[in-house]
Amino acid sequence: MTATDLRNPGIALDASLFEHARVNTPAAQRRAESLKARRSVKKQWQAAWLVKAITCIDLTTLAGDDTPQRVARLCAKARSPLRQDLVAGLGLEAAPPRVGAVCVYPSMVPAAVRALEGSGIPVASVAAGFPSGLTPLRERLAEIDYAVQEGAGEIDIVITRAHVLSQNWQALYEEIQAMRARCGAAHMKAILATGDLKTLRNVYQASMVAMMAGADVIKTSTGKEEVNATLPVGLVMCRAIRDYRSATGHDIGFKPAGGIRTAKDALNWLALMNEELGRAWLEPGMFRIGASALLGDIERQLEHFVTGRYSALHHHAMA
Ligand SMILES: O=C[C@H](O)COP(=O)(O)O
Repeated sequence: MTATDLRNPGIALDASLFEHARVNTPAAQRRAESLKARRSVKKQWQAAWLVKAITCIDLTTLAGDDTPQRVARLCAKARSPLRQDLVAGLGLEAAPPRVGAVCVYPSMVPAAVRALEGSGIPVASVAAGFPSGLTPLRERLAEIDYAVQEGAGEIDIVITRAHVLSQNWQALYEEIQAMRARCGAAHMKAILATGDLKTLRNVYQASMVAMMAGADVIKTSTGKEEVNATLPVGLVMCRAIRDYRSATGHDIGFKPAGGIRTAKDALNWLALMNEELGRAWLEPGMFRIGASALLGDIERQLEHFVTGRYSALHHHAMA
């Protein structure tokens, strides 16, 4: 996201906008399957879509053994996500692609800010008790303060899943609103951890509450749940974004994350965005893919497009 992007001011909690919502789960699954079954774009069109996908990646490292050195290497990759020969082969020297953001744990924000200085690439920090959200609210808010003070331009918060499972929308709304206030000028992405929410109806309702509370982006998963980003969940969240837009006039971003590893996955997500929300959601201001390993496969496919040869994945190391 850039400083010029519109922010979501949120609205008062209005349960009438979501409490009667029904989700037809088999229909959502069929729609998601139809995206996967479709013949994907080929040749130069596929290469163009994959370059677009690169610009929407939140290049992520969220591992227990992260170090400032690993984060610095990842940031170098974020600045130059494609090898120079591939950039030249694709004719992109005038405007080489860069990723949407680098996403790290709060204690890695200073290293990422240093490594990305002058690049214009924002640092995104997970916060608020990532991944479970089960530390006391005071500590979760303090974590947001820390990440913002250290220079994170985007904050990926996690919600209390129990508020959704007990349908306590007031508590969920107040928690997210408090987090949004602590983000200040930083964009806030609300991670719903959809794999923990049991039903697509819960996913829809939690999406609506998060947007009402001021989330600039709704995000599927932490990458640590048993089930992470799936297309049926993405479809339901896109429909919620559409409904919120028609109720309020505000456009909210979307970020699938967790388990997105192949170029084909990225193409499916881009197709979903294009068909459900339109061209504006094919830009990094409105759409991100949270992924630690996706870029390697995209680079490999683009290498095949440029040279006619596939290389092993380990030739495209991330950090
Ligand atoms: O927010 C991003 C996710 O944690 C990345 O998950 P991944 O490692 O499965 O790509």
